[in-house]
Amino acid sequence: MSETAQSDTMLRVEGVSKSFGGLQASRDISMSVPKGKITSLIGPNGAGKTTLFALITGFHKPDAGKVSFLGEDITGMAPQDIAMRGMIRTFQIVQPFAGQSVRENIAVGAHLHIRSRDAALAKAEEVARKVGLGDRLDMDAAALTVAGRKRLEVARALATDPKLILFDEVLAGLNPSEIRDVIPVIRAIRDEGVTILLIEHVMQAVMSLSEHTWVLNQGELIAQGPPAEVVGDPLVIEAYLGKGMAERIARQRMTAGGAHA
Ligand SMILES: Nc1ncnc2c1ncn2[C@@H]1O[C@H](COP(=O)(O)OP(=O)(O)OP(=O)(O)O)[C@@H](O)[C@H]1O
Repeated sequence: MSETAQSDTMLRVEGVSKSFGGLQASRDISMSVPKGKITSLIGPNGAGKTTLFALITGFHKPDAGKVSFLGEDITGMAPQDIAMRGMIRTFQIVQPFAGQSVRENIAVGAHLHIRSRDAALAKAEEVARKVGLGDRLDMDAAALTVAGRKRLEVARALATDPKLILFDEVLAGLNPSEIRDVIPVIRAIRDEGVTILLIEHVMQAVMSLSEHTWVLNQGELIAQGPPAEVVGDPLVIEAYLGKGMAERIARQRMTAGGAHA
């Protein structure tokens, strides 16, 4: 690997495996995330996406393999230590601290680096504006809608001043117009220089946001490449729709093409 290629890589996963009892949730996974880009991780339910996030961010310890962040081996480090280095993840289920305002909830993230309460609250306000929560700062966070809670989760992560954010399904549970509103927020975070790795089931978002996608199925990486190419990969189609589907779809296309000829 050349030095340039090495320094363009923010995150590198090499041969990572993890089992829970008899179930192998991650099997010899190797992947990388380039600096300054949005990369996506897709795969059917139970493929092992969230487990991989947990292995990368220190919430699980790999049975084998190595995770490097900005060239440093972080395998087995605690989540807090990884967050201090600039890598933060979000969670699928957002649990705001009830009885606390949106501002105070976001300030929790800011406290990773900022000790002063006033400075952390000021940082929270700045971040809230970026994610579209600027008008809800004084609201009880527990009263936020699903879409508001998702923005809160993004804001809390952003308030830690990360270099890399791992978004775990930030668009899940949102309606199409809410999704359309959040996509530019994610893009703006990348434009400010934060690298992003996202798990997403909303393919419209995967296609429009990410340049490169990795596909997991049953704990294994089965494909990678530009999203538009990956969705046509027979292995990916079969992972989502079942065995034999790729061939059936191809046959239907040929028949439809023939009918139009
Ligand atoms: N702590 C755990 N203990 C036991 N099994 C687990 C644990 N965490 C995950 N698993 C199992 O590992 C497999 C992968 O789960 P994971 O949540 O990583 O998949 P996923 O791709 O994120 O799924 P989804 O898209 O539904 O969120 C599943 O079979 C799950 O039941």
